Amino acid sequence: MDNWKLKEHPQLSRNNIVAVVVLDGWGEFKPDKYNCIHVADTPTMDSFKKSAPGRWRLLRAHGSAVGLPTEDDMGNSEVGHNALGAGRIFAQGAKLVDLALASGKIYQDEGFNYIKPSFETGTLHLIGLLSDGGVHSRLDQLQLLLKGASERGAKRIRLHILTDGRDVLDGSSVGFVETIEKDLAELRGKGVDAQIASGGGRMYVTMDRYENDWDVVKRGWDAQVLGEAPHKFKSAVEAVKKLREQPNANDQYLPPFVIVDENGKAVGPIVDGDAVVTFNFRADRMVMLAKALEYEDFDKFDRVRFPKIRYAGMLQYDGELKLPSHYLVSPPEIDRTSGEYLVHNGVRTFACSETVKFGHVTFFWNGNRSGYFDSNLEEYVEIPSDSGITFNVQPKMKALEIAERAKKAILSRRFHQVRVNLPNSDMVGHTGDIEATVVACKAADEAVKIIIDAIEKVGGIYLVTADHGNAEDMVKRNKSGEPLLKDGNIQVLTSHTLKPVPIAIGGPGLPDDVKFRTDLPNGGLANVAATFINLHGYEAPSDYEPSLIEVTDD
Ligand SMILES: O=C(O)[C@H](O)COP(=O)(O)O
Ligand SMILES: [Mn+2]
Ligand SMILES: [Mn+2]
Repeated sequence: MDNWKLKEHPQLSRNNIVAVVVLDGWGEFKPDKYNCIHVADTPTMDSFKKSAPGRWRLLRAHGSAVGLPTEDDMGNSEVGHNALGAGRIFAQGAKLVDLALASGKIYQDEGFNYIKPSFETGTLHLIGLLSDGGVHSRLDQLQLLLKGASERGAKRIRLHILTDGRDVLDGSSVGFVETIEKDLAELRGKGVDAQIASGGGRMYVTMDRYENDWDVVKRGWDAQVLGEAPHKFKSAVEAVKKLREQPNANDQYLPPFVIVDENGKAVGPIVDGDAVVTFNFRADRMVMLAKALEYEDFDKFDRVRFPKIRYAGMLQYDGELKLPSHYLVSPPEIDRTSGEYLVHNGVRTFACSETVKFGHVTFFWNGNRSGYFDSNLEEYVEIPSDSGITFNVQPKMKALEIAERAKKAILSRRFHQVRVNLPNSDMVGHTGDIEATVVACKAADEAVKIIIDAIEKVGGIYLVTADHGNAEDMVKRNKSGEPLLKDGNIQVLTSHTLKPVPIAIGGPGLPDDVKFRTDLPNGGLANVAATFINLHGYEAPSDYEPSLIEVTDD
């Protein structure tokens, strides 16, 4: 690819300072007591809405608009930020795995053939998130993989489960374990020695991200590889039921456990000669474990034992690090992202968030690629997140710090694009703590205000949007939209939603005649990149989804 030069925009000038703000998990929904954004005091975001339709509108952020298999798939950070940064819609991991399983190609490709020799004398271990959330993994894909691997010679299979409660309702873990236990029993009926070997809640065991807390991965390692955990059970159904009885227990944070035989011996530690597959398709929360499983040199925690295994990811999780080196399904090839175009055209970028969302505005934004395109033109700043807490106890998180850092970058006039992710509405929304989520939304709104005020000072432009819904609806509803009661109680929705997200543009640098076009009613997140490329004074590449704005002459 040698033609990186973007055409100058015929009407919009270059060298503007443009703030691109992503509120994580901030959707649009009717006023309701479970709409935390509505309940919260959010004067800045409310003020944008008054400029509708010309400078405020809604965008699609779920299903096919972000490359997911169906319109029932809620949006998420990976696909949302991929679309925002890449300006096009790519078939995403969930869909690519579906296709590879349906056609059987998954069993013909390099990854599966790499692990297969271990089936002869070793065990096949499958590690991943056990739910039908469709954000990091999917139960039906795991079921197909179990069947397919056993039909192709896996004679001893051990499953290391991570319970969800974050992309699905809390408490649903029990049902998922029961379902998979049935499948394993069927396999045993066919002579395959298959069982669950270990488990734990995804947020406490294994699925940390962006190296926020390696202890999370270590707890998983101890259970999965070493066969050691503070809790030992004879069956996984019993494990999950019993551990959920502990005070304040929930699926996301279940402690690690191992399944033991009648002699108290762990049934499935990972040993030399085994095969391992991490069956999550989504990258961010599997990269750390992938490093521990693959890297000879590793100093993040004491692995005690580093078994010689054949390891494959469901996908390759990091295209720059080529990690893992073996994988069952090729990841989407998200190339020519906006960030890469911007550096080739001399546009200087600053990106910032706190640890738990840092990779969203860097790694995901750049098409699942770590590092800079051009370190002379880009600066990425990570504000350390609190670790070891659930964010409902600290709902303001680092929003203020992120905003202050963005303000400094804007006022320095050293950057053309200042890009941030404000995590609050999403991270606190996932805890299911409604009161804390209201506080979180207010904090995010205050952060937006700080950034907008800085833009005002430098005569710049702002573009404020979100990656998917979350905090705008915190209750499970029936088809007619009423809260769905269970045993007389509401069921708190910890997951994302299918709702659209707002986008607002403005600032003193935005000419009065720039408005949202009216001919893109189905516009989605993938239309945003062309929009900010215009705000930087360039035409977007011709194959990008069209820009949302036009320069009117009235
Ligand atoms: O990983 C998570 O925290 C959730 O599964 C999805 O949230 P995110 O897509 O906003 O990161
Ligand atoms: Mn998100
Ligand atoms: Mn989220």
